[in-house]
Amino acid sequence: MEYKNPIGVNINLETGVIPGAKKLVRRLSDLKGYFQDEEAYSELLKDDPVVYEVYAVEQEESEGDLNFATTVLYPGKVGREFFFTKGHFHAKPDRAEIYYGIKGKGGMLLQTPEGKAEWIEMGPGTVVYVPPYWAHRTVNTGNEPFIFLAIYPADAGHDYGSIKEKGFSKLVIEENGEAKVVDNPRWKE
Ligand SMILES: O=P(O)(O)OC[C@H]1O[C@](O)(CO)[C@@H](O)[C@@H]1O
Ligand SMILES: [Fe+2]
Repeated sequence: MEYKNPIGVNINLETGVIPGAKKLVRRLSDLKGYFQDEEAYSELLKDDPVVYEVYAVEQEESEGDLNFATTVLYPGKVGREFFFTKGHFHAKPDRAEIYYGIKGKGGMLLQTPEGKAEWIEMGPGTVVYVPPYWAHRTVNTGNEPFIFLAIYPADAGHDYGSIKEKGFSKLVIEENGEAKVVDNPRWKE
């Protein structure tokens, strides 16, 4: 039997960087069609800001193994909608996931395949359990980077399709300086 080597790394709790991890950058242009306000999107696209960065330590796809990744989700808005991650179901939809809040302020939108949504506020120290079958998207509702760790099965995979097409049934917007979760007017089951 060949055994894999254990890994121990220190996450930089200020920057979210995991030394030696694979870095992925998602700019606003990677999120075309995701935000409601298309005019505000086009305007902001001139600068094409980085919306989030992921530092991932991933294994080859195999049952029983685990991946982990930090995400640095920058503060910002497109119109009234706060910056968010794309959001996804798992390609193996019954795979669960754990998130842990490190820095900043935000939350997670979760949604069943039928469109039932839940919002969970997150800050440093918050643990979120994402049950099997729930899509998940994180949102930065603060003024500084929102940094968190995700731990997920190595064979979970990402299914971006239906979220990209239909979005979530709820939106997280700013209203009078506060984050508010409202119905998505464009949502259709
Ligand atoms: O994959 P998305 O929806 O862009 O969100 C990024 C974050 O979610 C994960 O895919 C884990 O669910 C990580 O790679 C990363 O932490
Ligand atoms: Fe996930």
